[in-house]
Amino acid sequence: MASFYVKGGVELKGEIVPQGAKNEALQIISAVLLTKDKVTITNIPDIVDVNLQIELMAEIGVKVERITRHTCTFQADNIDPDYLGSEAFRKKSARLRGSVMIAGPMLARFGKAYVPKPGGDKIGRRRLDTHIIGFQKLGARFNYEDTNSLMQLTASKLRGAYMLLDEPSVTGTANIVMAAVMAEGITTIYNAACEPYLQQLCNMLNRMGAKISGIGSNLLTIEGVQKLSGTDHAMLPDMIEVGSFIGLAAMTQSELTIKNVGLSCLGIIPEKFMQLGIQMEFKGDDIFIPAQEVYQIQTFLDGSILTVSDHPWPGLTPDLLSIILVTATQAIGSVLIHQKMFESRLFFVDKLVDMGAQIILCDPHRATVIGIGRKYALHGITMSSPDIRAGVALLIAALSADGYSTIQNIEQIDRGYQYIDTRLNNLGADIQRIA
Ligand SMILES: CC(=O)N[C@H]1[C@@H](OP(=O)(O)OP(=O)(O)OC[C@H]2O[C@@H](n3ccc(=O)[nH]c3=O)[C@H](O)[C@@H]2O)O[C@H](CO)[C@@H](O)[C@@H]1O
Ligand SMILES: C=C(OP(=O)(O)O)C(=O)O
Repeated sequence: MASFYVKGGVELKGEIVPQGAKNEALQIISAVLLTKDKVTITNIPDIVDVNLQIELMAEIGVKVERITRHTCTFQADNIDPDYLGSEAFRKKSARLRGSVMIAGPMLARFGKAYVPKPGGDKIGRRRLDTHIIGFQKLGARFNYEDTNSLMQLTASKLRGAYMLLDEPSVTGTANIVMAAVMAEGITTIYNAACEPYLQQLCNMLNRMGAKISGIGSNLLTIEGVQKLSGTDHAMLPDMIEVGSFIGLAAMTQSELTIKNVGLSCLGIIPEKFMQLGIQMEFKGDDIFIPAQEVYQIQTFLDGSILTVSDHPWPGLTPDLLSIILVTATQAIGSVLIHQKMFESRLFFVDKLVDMGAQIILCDPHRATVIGIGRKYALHGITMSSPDIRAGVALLIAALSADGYSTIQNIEQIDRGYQYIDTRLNNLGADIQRIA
């Protein structure tokens, strides 16, 4: 297990460019399985989860050419569908969530798919019902092999259907869309997830020859086509990284410019940080955050305590709540953080409490942060990173704290943040990676 040894209380300064989006990359790389033609993908983040997804592609038989760490070509012209039933596929799939999105394209193209239990953050129950019910609505048969926890799907032909999703699952919608693009007839998906990464996926599929309309809404209509061809695709900037850097700037009282943020695709994210009192200026596609000694959490119009909660897009992504929570610890004022989607994502607050933060964990879904400005600084401790976002929240806390901190299990952070120590050290941080 590797660690970060972090010197706190250092002011950062400069410009930082967000990586390509992790959660978009996992969808887009899965979609290369839908065509025999070459697909070129750029702005790929060089992070553990995405690299594992690329390795999975190669193992299934996709010809992968890694032109640079951020540009890759894929050609799925000689695929082994049975590889998905293998022990090797099962093991690697269990290391990331994105592996679940291999099923939709495999079902579309080869009429069979195995869905092993995917990995990803251990942040509560993460059911796959939406995926499986969607595939069944398209005509797939489902079988669960208890002995190796493998879900098996087969279909001699997929047929378009109307479906009202139980919940707007992000990976579920991506999976069903990819299964439906070559189904016979029309598929209508209501209550679809519609975040920018899904829009990117649908636009990419349309460039490959799919006929998807309603992109950006929660009602997608897909007219099945016979085949798809190759395309080029560039990933958006990672909106969770953008949010993380806003929180980092505020917590460390640093002046930072976040370059090329893809402002039009950030939705409500900047506004949520502004509600914490963080100032920012939008300069073209950059966000400039001035060094701010104090920031004051707003109240609602009636004077009541602010609540920040997650919601499917265009609401606030749950992936930023840990960052917003840590950022609030150094603000003036109080905020209730309500993590509605995941039940085990707030448990990392005990580490912040150990560092001196004033937080009441009300229940597994809610925490009240009492920001007392910088009256008492956080102090460095040794802690372990439970998941990607909590890991970065702890890193931000450590960077703003008095003294030194050790963050263990940084493999979690590496799953989602590219060269984070090097990039932050370039801004003046003092983070040592200890293997
Ligand atoms: C690889 C990837 O893209 N991962 C993201 C994806 O995961 P993923 O696609 O796995 O997440 P889902 O959208 O399926 O759902 C997340 C959780 O929220 C619950 N839920 C979902 C929708 C809803 O309206 N109500 C509700 O309670 C689900 O039951 C589940 O427990 O989307 C999540 C929600 O944005 C993000 O945290 C993950 O980073
Ligand atoms: C929860 C996340 O990732 P995953 O779905 O890959 O576990 C995340 O990116 O915050």
